[in-house]
Amino acid sequence: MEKYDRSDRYLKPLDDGQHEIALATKDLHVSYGEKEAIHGVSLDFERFKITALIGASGSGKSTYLRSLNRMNDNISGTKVTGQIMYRGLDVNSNQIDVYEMRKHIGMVFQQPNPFAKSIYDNITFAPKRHGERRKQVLDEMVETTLKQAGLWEQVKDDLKQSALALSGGQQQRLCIARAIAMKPDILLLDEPASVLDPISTATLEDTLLELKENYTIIIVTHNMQQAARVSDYTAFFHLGDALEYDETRKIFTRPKIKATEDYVSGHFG
Ligand SMILES: Nc1ncnc2c1ncn2[C@@H]1O[C@H](COP(=O)(O)OP(=O)(O)OP(=O)(O)O)[C@@H](O)[C@H]1O
Repeated sequence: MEKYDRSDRYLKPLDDGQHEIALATKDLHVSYGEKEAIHGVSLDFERFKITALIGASGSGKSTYLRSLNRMNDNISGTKVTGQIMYRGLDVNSNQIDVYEMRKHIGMVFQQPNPFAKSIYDNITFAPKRHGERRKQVLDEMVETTLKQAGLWEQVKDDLKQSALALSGGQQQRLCIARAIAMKPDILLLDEPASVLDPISTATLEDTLLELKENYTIIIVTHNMQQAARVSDYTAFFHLGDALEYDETRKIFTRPKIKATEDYVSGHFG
């Protein structure tokens, strides 16, 4: 692998006079025990845009993404320092109610993980736990979220069937519907298409492009074509640093840093 210097970075700051910033990290460091995996990453995420996090395996994309809604709290020995600013609050502060925060910053994982319950119950589970009991509201929520996730037409006649009977692609769209049932502002997706076939992947990408009308989306992907197709901005991660961050078309056509160019043109990773 080529040598690189940590000073060799190009992180385009978003001017918050022109761009509404939904989420931002400032000097974010993440360590697992003694080992630091993220070395001070500062990025702004624009509202109602899709930002892709790309980079070779082990570069820290998932670690960074998981920090954004404190999923790393579940991994013992993990230490996160720096700020994660959301609506003037620091998500990383110990004053934050993590359970409440995750209603605003939702997550969809690499492996579809529906509950062993019906399609209907998967979507209504969290809203019911938060006190929503009105059948009409829950019914409407199921229909709206399944439509937004591009699954309604396929399942509307049998919402009581087990989610586990769905295909992998359908399960992943159900997980998106479940995540958006809580009406988050921000949706974090960790390689959501990695277990899907090309047709399911294309459908998922269409879904993401529709969802960005209402949601700010941050997606980790290994698939360069996918990043180029769906994202507005791209951050290139390398050995625990975000080395380059810019509009996606610039990252893919005129990257400023050689490591980015090598990665997006397939020279390594
Ligand atoms: N739970 C963990 N405990 C210890 N080290 C970890 C843990 N998770 C990740 N790491 C380490 O942190 C670094 C970054 O890993 P991470 O999974 O964030 O990278 P990534 O870019 O998402 O990789 P991939 O594309 O393979 O998922 C790696 O060196 C990895 O070994």
